[in-house]
Amino acid sequence: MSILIKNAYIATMDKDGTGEIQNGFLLIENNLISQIGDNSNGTADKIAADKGIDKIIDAKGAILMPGLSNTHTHLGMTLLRGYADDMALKDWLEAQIWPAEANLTAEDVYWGSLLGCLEMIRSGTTAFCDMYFFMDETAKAVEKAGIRGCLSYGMIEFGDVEKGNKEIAVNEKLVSDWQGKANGRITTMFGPHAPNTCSQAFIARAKAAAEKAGVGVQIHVLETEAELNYMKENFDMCSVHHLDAVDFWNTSKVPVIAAHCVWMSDGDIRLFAEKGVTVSHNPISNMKLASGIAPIQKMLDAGVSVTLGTDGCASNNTLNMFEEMKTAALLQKVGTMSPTALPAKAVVEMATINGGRVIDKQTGALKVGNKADMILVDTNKANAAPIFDVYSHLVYAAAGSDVKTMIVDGKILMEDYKILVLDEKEVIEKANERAHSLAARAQKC
Ligand SMILES: CSC[C@H]1O[C@@H](n2cnc3c(O)ncnc32)[C@H](O)[C@@H]1O
Ligand SMILES: [Zn+2]
Repeated sequence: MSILIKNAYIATMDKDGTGEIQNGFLLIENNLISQIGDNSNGTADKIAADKGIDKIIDAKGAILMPGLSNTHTHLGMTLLRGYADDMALKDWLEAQIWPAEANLTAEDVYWGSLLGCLEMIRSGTTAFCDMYFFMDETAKAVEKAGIRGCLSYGMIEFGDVEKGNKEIAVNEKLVSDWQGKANGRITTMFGPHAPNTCSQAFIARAKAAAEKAGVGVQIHVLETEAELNYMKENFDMCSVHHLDAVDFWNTSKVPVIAAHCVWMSDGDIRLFAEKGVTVSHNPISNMKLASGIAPIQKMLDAGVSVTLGTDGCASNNTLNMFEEMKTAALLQKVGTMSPTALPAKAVVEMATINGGRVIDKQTGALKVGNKADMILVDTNKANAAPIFDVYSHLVYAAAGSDVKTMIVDGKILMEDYKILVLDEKEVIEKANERAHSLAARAQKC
């Protein structure tokens, strides 16, 4: 299958190569980008005349860019959108979310995950990194929806060795069943939940299991001041140093993603930069749960690779990365009281190249040899006139609903706003049904 996109304004996000192309073309052959360049001399039409192209997309009036990568989600939790709002993390988890999750079934997670995939396709996210329960169901949803997912089983052991053994076995099975499936769109990681819900020994075991399997690991870390205080009281050090003592942050063998990182000290930031840890910044969830403001500009200045995530739908309450980009930029400015903090282009890099490469090294930028994961953002819209700077537009003015076309792994998932891979009505109906049934089982209503 070959797809030729022509007449697009291309934001390649390729840090080492081409930046933006005013009137560009891009050729996809099978699942890879095979050519990209300037189209002002009609190169695209010459290619079309020379080669038998299966599909030509005229992208006049649209921005062609890499798909967005959401590096921290709990996709099955999409069913719990709006289930419990306006609470602090500990109370929210213990009084509302965990009791509801105790009633989750595989079918709930399947439809919740499909709903999440649908929302991500509609708002420009081509890849995500997940941690949750019943992950076979999320994998099936990803397989069906056509997007890219890096899946981990969320493990909580609270120091119980027996429970820990079972948790590791479940995550190992996920890795052996799904790693590389769906033509490599599905990859896996290990997901120890957090330093205050898992023992140091268990987290070290999870890391060793990840290294043995050759897959990455992701964890929540320093999300709240309560976590920082708990770690100091119990271990006399913060979560970052507590895990450094077992070499958890060593990324020489596999990638490590740390979600949230709100309460990081300057020393923690230096350590993450030295070790090559990838941070997933979740500004909306951090604001909604009043967890705090992560020192993102400091992390970038120190050379940390920072990416963007939404967190689950119960603490956001969407999976919309355009909202996340705008919030990230605004929050850093108000947090540092500096309007130059986190400029627009840096935010788009976080959501594309930085996030993409931790999920799959061949994604995140539009360049020859990379996998064909990309979106077209419609600029024939009132909120898109005028555009002086493409990154300013994408971060401050564009909306998720401006995404008109999505291609993942060389396959068109949405074209001109029409979803081609899922029955949208069915997914919404089933997810609503499962959500209300779950709430009834959890005696919410
Ligand atoms: C063990 S699977 C994931 C687990 O994490 C819970 N969760 C959702 N959002 C957050 C968050 O912001 N911080 C910590 N834990 C979170 C989710 O409900 C699952 O129980
Ligand atoms: Zn989370």
